Amino acid sequence: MEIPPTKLSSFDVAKTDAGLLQSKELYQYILETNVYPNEDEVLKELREITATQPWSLMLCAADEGPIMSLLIKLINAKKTIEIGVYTGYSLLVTVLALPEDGKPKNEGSFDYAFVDADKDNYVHYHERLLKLVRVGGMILYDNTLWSGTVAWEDDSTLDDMMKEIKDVFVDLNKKLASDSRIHISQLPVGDGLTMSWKKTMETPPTKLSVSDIGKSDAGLLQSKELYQYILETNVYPHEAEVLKELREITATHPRSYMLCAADEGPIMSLLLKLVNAKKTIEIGVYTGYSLLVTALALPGDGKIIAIDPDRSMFKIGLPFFKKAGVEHKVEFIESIGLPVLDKLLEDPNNEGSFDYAFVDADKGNYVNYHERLLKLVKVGGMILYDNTLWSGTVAWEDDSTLDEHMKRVKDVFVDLNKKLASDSRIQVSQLPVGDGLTMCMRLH
Ligand SMILES: C[S@@+](CC[C@H](N)C(=O)[O-])C[C@H]1O[C@@H](n2cnc3c(N)ncnc32)[C@H](O)[C@@H]1O
Repeated sequence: MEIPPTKLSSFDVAKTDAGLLQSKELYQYILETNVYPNEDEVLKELREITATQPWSLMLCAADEGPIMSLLIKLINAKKTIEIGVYTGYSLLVTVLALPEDGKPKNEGSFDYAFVDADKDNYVHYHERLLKLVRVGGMILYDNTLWSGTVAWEDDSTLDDMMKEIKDVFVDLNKKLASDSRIHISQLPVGDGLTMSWKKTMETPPTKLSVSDIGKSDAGLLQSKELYQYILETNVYPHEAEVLKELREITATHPRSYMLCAADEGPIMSLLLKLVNAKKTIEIGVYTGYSLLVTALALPGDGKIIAIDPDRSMFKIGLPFFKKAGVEHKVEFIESIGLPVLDKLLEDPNNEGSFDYAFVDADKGNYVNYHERLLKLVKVGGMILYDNTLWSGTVAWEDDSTLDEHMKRVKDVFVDLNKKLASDSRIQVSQLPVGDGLTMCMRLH
């Protein structure tokens, strides 16, 4: 008979069927809709062979593959480092994403590093990698949410090794969050993936205030404590003061559920900078939180065409754009989205001229926006769709508890997610941040 463990060890806690998410169905949905269909055959074979090994729990989670591959391509990485190879799944992801002439050289010139090794040395790797990686390069750390235990107050059920490593990550996450040499985005993919991007100049981080805490639920994650942990460690300390003010004012509005989730801000801002975006489109503005994230990330001569049929809501946000000195970057068009995109497409100069688009509007039209945006965005440019995991309901078999609207929109996203995953014109990475954010890079 199997004797249940008295203490939780890595074998018990790591790699649950649900990853860091609210249910194993949601995690499987992401894997089956987005990860496995686009996984290279050799990666699949390596994953399956590794799964038969006794230490297979060390295997990098498959849902980390698409975001790593996308990043490597976005920064045109050629020279990379990996610490912690095991059977080589993440290394093979990297090799497959690198161009033919990508190979290692010396200090200051690496584009990308991935660390998935001895956890207590991450902090030492960080110092050295910051020297080896170029400004604008990326350093990724794996397992940084340590099965979600980093957010546990009571860790008496963990064995000593789990506890020790939990403390290592709690400490590391704090250090990374307050390291002014990097921008970070902490993603709840796999066992927690922290992406840090080396900055040009040192800027002091803004202060964390406890009263900043907005959403009190768990987002798409396994617990509200884990979601709060990510917000408090990684999101709020770097949120610009004007964004914080706009978020707080919007939270008092009766329809504040429409506000873009704060944990989407860092990844959007990071992407905008990685693709050197200047010309962008946003569909669905509301009071302007995601628009302000974009305006702050763009250079001084950056432009955003912002479309929403309801200007009255944007009036709430406008003073914050003025305060931040970024109002000139926004061209607000009071309209529904499709006719504006069609009008833009009448001018051939607009084709392939946009670097980035964010869609957070009428869900039933995402599929129509997609066709138009694929013409407007350049090859290598990004299109982001919000709410694509629709509170996790996309993975529900039984949706009888949903009202008609929720059901209808769930079906819209189930359909859209399938279409995006099999669309050969884009490379997709679906992230369980906010209510689900799908990032698509135009390939040709
Ligand atoms: C979820 S909110 C956007 C939230 C916003 N991105 C933020 O950061 O808070 C959705 C917005 O889409 C707008 N909308 C609804 N139908 C639309 C359409 N057909 N075209 C463009 N915008 C639309 C609504 O007026 C609303 O302001």
